[in-house]
Amino acid sequence: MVADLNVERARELTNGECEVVSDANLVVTHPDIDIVIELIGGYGIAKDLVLKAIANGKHVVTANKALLATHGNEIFKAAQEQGVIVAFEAAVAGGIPIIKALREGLTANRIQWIAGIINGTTNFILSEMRDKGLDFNTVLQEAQRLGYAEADPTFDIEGVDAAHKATLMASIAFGIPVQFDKAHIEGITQLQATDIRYAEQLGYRIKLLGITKRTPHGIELRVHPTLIPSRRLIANVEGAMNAVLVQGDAVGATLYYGKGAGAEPTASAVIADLVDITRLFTAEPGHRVPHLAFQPDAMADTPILPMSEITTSYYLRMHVADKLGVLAAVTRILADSNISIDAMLQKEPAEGESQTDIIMLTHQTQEKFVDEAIARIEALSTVIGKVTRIRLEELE
Ligand SMILES: NC(=O)C1=CN([C@@H]2O[C@H](COP(=O)(O)OP(=O)(O)OC[C@H]3O[C@@H](n4cnc5c(N)ncnc54)[C@H](OP(=O)(O)O)[C@@H]3O)[C@@H](O)[C@H]2O)C=CC1
Ligand SMILES: N[C@@H](CCO)C(=O)O
Repeated sequence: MVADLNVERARELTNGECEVVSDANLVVTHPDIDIVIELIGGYGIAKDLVLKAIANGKHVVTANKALLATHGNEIFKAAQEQGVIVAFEAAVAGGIPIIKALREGLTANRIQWIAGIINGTTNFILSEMRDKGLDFNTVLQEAQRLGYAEADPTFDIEGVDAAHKATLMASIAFGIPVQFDKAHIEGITQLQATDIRYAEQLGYRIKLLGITKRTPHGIELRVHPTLIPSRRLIANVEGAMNAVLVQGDAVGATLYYGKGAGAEPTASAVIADLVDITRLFTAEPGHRVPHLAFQPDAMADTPILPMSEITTSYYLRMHVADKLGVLAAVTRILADSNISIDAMLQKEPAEGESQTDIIMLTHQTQEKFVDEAIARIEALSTVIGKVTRIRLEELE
């Protein structure tokens, strides 16, 4: 049985092979239906339907990362109590079986970190802007036409969709409850073409990465534009393709690459879940792989770290007056904050100009030290406007 608001279109697509209704409640309460597939999206009606399906003893397949990242704890708890499965392979990285890899293939490992290009729309936008010099809005419209973008594309471009996916991966990798509200989220709307060019000159590409990392003090969970060395495989993932790099203590680094958006890659993951549930149907609930890889009573309360406590490297661009002593003043501030410089680029001022850009790459440091240093640099009379800061990951 299929439910769609547009009954005519659904009848055409299903070619008369199954019953089509407009009220999805008929599906989730139907006594002959064992597995409900939710592909509506959002957290309104989709949440009601998923919870109703579970309450009616049905297994659920969903591609809805927004729903699981925000209401996952409630949904997985309800499923656990009912002894049913909620499968969500399509929710992270589209057609790439990353949930299966994290929950099962890498089970022997203590995962150390995950870094992924997990939003096809933004990767498509960044690639087309860099390669074809197209403007942001033109490429976004094309991504919408191709079916990559979410119903609300701000979720894509502001990094929210990637944060939904990173949140789910963090829970599976580190055995923590779903905590989307603690994720740090920055999208690509503030990214400037100048920084993409400078990054290239320094041997880096800028990608929107979803990162989650285990540290001795807690877990980092963040989405933001990130410089990564151009020579890394993941730096060369272009268009709507996704890639997830996972660092495990036993296996080392493994990279998962494939189509992260679009109808058929998503359907590939949905059908895989459907087959999985069918195979597990008769297994005792206690013998199934837990939803978030860890048994509910073995979940950890490891905190998600605030951004001030994360450790990474930085790209800093400052627009300065071309005067004696500017560079010395900036490097002194960085040294005072114990921030060591890894590389630097200073441009000649353009003909007739008295201002120029200084670009610095730092070694790893804590974000709070960089915040302090940036505030002091911006207060210098020779520094014009705000310092642009983009995080940098070597992904070694
Ligand atoms: N697009 C992609 O590449 C991917 C999408 N996803 C996820 O899959 C889900 C669906 O995404 P997508 O297909 O792009 O979204 P769309 O908005 O294109 O499709 C949603 C469908 O649900 C139908 N619908 C809406 N409300 C109801 C309702 N009350 N009862 C029955 N049907 C309803 C809509 O009908 P109508 O058109 O008539 O309004 C539409 O056909 C989302 O959770 C998304 O995040 C996951 C991975 C990849
Ligand atoms: N809007 C999402 C769809 C796949 O989850 C993307 O662009 O990656």
